[in-house]
Amino acid sequence: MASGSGDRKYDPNKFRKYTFDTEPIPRLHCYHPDTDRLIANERPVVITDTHLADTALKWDLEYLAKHLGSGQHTVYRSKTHKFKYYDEKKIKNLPSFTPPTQVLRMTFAEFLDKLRNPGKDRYYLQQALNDTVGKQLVLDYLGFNWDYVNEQQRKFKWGPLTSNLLLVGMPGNVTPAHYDEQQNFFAQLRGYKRVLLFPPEQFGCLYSHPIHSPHDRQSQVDFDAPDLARFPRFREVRGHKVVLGPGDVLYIPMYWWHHVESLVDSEVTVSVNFWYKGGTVDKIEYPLSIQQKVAIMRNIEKMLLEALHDPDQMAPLLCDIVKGRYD
Ligand SMILES: CC[C@@H](CC(=O)C(=O)O)C(=O)O
Ligand SMILES: [Zn+2]
Repeated sequence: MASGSGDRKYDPNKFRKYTFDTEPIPRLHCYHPDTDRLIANERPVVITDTHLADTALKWDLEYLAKHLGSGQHTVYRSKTHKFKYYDEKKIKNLPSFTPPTQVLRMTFAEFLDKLRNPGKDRYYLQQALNDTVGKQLVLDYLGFNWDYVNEQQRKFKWGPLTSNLLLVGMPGNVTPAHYDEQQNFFAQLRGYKRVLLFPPEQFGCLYSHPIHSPHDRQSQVDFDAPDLARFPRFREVRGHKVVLGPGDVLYIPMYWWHHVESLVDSEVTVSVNFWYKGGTVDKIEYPLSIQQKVAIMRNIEKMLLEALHDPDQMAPLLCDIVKGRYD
């Protein structure tokens, strides 16, 4: 199955326009020598002809309704096109927090009803594949190209596969910019998604929420209406862009920011990702990588917060450390 190249059917004008420039992400055959080089250097690449999830290319709504099983699935409901992730366990840290979406649990049949009659709301099924799925789906899952992806995991010394998230989204749904602390092979199965990526070096331009926030790892910047007074360095972002079609696999490196959008006025999109724990380094080498620096920044923020027990004391203390001494 040609991976998302030949018969690509989408109107590029149907993706939302943003204020920053973007450059394309390389699209390379899985056996191209540069593919491994890019992954080894933790740079995004669309990998073609992996056949990674070819057995799932038939996962349209009818098939999923038949074989996803009668289990309950996590479905987010939003009043807007945005589905900004939040960690429910951290809501207690921020009493003023207002969840931007509702987390619902429903069967796939109920989800289909919502898709047919969404009213003013939008819905996004985001469910880790688990043992509640039907037998046929298990067979499809076992039919993934595990030789390929296990070889990648070994070659790049990644940690264990933690989950495969099944994503079934309405046209126009957006997952706003965030980074994950896992390596990710993102397989597009049905419909088209545009992914905008920003390297971890742009951490200072994307203003992630404080670490105690339920929106930890998510950008505070609303890409539809960026507040440049609050987030002036957002002017400096330079994105990488790719439109994924059925059969495409995008490597989203750990700590790379990504904003994911299902093509508007089009079909429901279906994707499945492969999240892997990052690998461990045998020996620390200097200068440290940007990924190591982001991990250190997160640890410093966590430690300081635990010591101070008060988020309001963070800024004055950090400013006293930096201002006039390191800047
Ligand atoms: C989790 C939702 C998102 C994908 C993503 O952020 C990831 O796989 O890390 C998307 O496809 O809307
Ligand atoms: Zn993500």
